[in-house]
Amino acid sequence: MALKDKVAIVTGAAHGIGLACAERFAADGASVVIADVDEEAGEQAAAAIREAGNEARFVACNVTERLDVRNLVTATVEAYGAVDVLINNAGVVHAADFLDLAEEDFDRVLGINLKGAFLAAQTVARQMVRQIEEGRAPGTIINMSSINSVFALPTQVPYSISKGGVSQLTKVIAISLAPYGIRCNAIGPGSIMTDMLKSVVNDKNARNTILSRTPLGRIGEPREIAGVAAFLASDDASYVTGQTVFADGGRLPLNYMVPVPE
Ligand SMILES: NC(=O)C1=CN([C@@H]2O[C@H](COP(=O)(O)OP(=O)(O)OC[C@H]3O[C@@H](n4cnc5c(N)ncnc54)[C@H](O)[C@@H]3O)[C@@H](O)[C@H]2O)C=CC1
Ligand SMILES: C[C@H](O)[C@@H]1OC(=O)[C@H](O)[C@@H]1O
Repeated sequence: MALKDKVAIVTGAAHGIGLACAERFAADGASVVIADVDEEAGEQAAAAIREAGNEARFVACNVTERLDVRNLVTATVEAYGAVDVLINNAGVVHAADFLDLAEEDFDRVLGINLKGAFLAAQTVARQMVRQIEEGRAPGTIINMSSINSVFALPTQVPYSISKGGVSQLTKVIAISLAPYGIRCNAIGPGSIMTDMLKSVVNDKNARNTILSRTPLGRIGEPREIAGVAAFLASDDASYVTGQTVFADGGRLPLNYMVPVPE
């Protein structure tokens, strides 16, 4: 199996895209640590993966808390001996017009989506460097960006900013860690059917607006993002670093529209 003997941490993996990544990585042979603030769902997710005959465990972790992140890495190494892959997936969205946006909402979204990704990447990278010095192969970091890293949504101001930052964070990490052979890439999903999407796309008009800009004509599934993550974590991506790989159905800029059948 492609990820046999690998150890992967997936943040925000109690639900949605992160859960799909955890399930896929475990099915591909990795030992997976599910890190999330939702302890009940996280434990359930890890148990379900184990019941399917694969290896997973849950560690409670708020990615905005450096001590939580340090504990996450320590617990992973104690359980499985190393960290080979980090998927920085934890994230939240907030919808408000620019003029109405509250400072605390700006700070909360940037704290989770961008600073949380930084804290986890830095902590894991320090562990990866130690592992390389001990003779283990270099690991890889995968950040969850978004189409909103390039297509700014005026109703999702901190979200759009945070994802633009995640793509830039990916580039600076890739350059910084290239001397160690550690690769860092991002995935830029389009609209993917998860609780997050449902929280902001809650009527037919909103859904049709998305579909009008999506040539493939449908909203994506979490497993379709997990497949991109599996590629980026594999040796097939050995010469790929610093990239944001978009998986968005061919998403078009705001001023392009495709007909949506009634
Ligand atoms: N659903 C979509 O259409 C798209 C999602 N994304 C990104 O994919 C990632 C996952 O999104 P979804 O699965 O849709 O969301 P989701 O809301 O279904 O799952 C997000 C998970 O992150 C966890 N989480 C939230 N704050 C956390 C924190 N401080 N520390 C640790 N875990 C935390 C939540 O408990 C939840 O399990 C996010 O980074 C999101 O921005 C990107 C593009 C499209
Ligand atoms: C919640 C967002 O609107 C969702 O997440 C993204 O990054 C895409 O823009 C989706 O629409």
